[in-house]
Amino acid sequence: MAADEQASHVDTLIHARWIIPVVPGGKVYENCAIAVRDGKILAIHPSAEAEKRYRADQVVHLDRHALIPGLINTHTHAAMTLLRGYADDKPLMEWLQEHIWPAEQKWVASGFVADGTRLAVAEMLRSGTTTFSDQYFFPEDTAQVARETGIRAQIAFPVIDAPTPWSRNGEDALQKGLSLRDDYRAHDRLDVVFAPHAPYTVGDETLEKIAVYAAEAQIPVQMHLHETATEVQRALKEGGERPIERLNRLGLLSPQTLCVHMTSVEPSDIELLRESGAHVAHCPRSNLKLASGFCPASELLEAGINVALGTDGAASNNGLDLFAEANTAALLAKAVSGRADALPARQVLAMATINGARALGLEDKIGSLESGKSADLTAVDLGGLEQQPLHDPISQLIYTASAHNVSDVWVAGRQLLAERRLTTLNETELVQRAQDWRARIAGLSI
Ligand SMILES: CSC[C@H]1O[C@@H](n2cnc3c(O)ncnc32)[C@H](O)[C@@H]1O
Ligand SMILES: [Zn+2]
Repeated sequence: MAADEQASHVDTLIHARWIIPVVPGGKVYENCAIAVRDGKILAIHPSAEAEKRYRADQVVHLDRHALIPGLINTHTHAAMTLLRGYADDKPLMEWLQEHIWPAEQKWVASGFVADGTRLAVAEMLRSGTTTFSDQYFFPEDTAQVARETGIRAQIAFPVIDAPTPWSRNGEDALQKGLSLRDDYRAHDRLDVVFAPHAPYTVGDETLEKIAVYAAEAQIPVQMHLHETATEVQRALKEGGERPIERLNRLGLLSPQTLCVHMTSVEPSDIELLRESGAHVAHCPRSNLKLASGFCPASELLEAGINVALGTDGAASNNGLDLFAEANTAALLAKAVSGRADALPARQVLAMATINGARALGLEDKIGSLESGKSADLTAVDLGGLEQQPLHDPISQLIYTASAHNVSDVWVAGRQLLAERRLTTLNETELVQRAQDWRARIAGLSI
């Protein structure tokens, strides 16, 4: 830039040792800066040049950090943080039917969801997650917490053809959910989508209705699908078709559909996913803990299917840390396929970022560091002893880093984590509330 040219104004200029934009070609910028204006990414330039080009209200120096797109958790039940460790070491159906559903029947109400979601948002921000897609009762409370705290959220309202703590039946859930969708129609950080819970809790009529709404208004749909071999076998025995075949027959498999879990996958299932353009949320830690099975993530990606990452709820994980999820996904793929090159680090980083954005229908807005996209950013400190020596920052992010290395987080240009301190949440209060809930649930007086 010539000396007489005027520097232009930006809100924030962030200098980082590495900037990893997660774009095709896999470029990594070294000693560059990212300029943020009006919540959006303006440009990335070498640091020295950026200093001349921009006059910034705030300048941040991340000398030993990697700056990456904010991580995207494509499937969780945020409020279930309050049931973390409540029922461990059980298989899915025993865990749900004998422990989780009775506890939800007793405790889940508006206050539980607001408190549990606040705790979850704090944990997600402190582990570098800037967007989560949430499926839980009282989604209006989840939305309110996301509004207050500044995180980005996709609120996937739950539809079950039975009474739940939030809805009388499937139709009631649909009406409440659609009305919530209207409330957030113009919101920049929130969108409201369908979450029929699972093939074994939602009937054909309701699924067909959702398929029609979703197709008409291009609304994303997410659903637990093929979570266990038992689910698939039971569906075959009772209805003569695999759950994914049923979704296809009902018109529910499309590029707006996110199939959560997808263990017990056969070649015909892969063909249906590929043909329909549906996405998969891989939740390896929950699948491992509940002994649910393995999603063949590497095989699906090779077939051209978009696979993203989800933690599932903290009651089956038992955390919401996408760095742990990414590490587990990489290692599990190698173990299951017998191939050390299955899910290399770069591919897993894409699963946690751009693939997640694609799976949620938000690729135009988030998932990579490109001009015009929202400034949803995560800074990871790679300067510590456990990270040395550093040959490759992406290898370090997937195989060595953990939530504790996340230092700073921005969503839409607003800093929500600064040097590991939450800017919109009070940690002491969150811990106290969580302890109060544990006492209440354990039957102790508080
Ligand atoms: C309809 S709100 C969400 C509903 O789903 C339950 N849930 C949590 N984890 C899982 C899972 O892995 N598979 C199926 N259902 C799950 C949660 O407890 C709520 O009841
Ligand atoms: Zn789930």
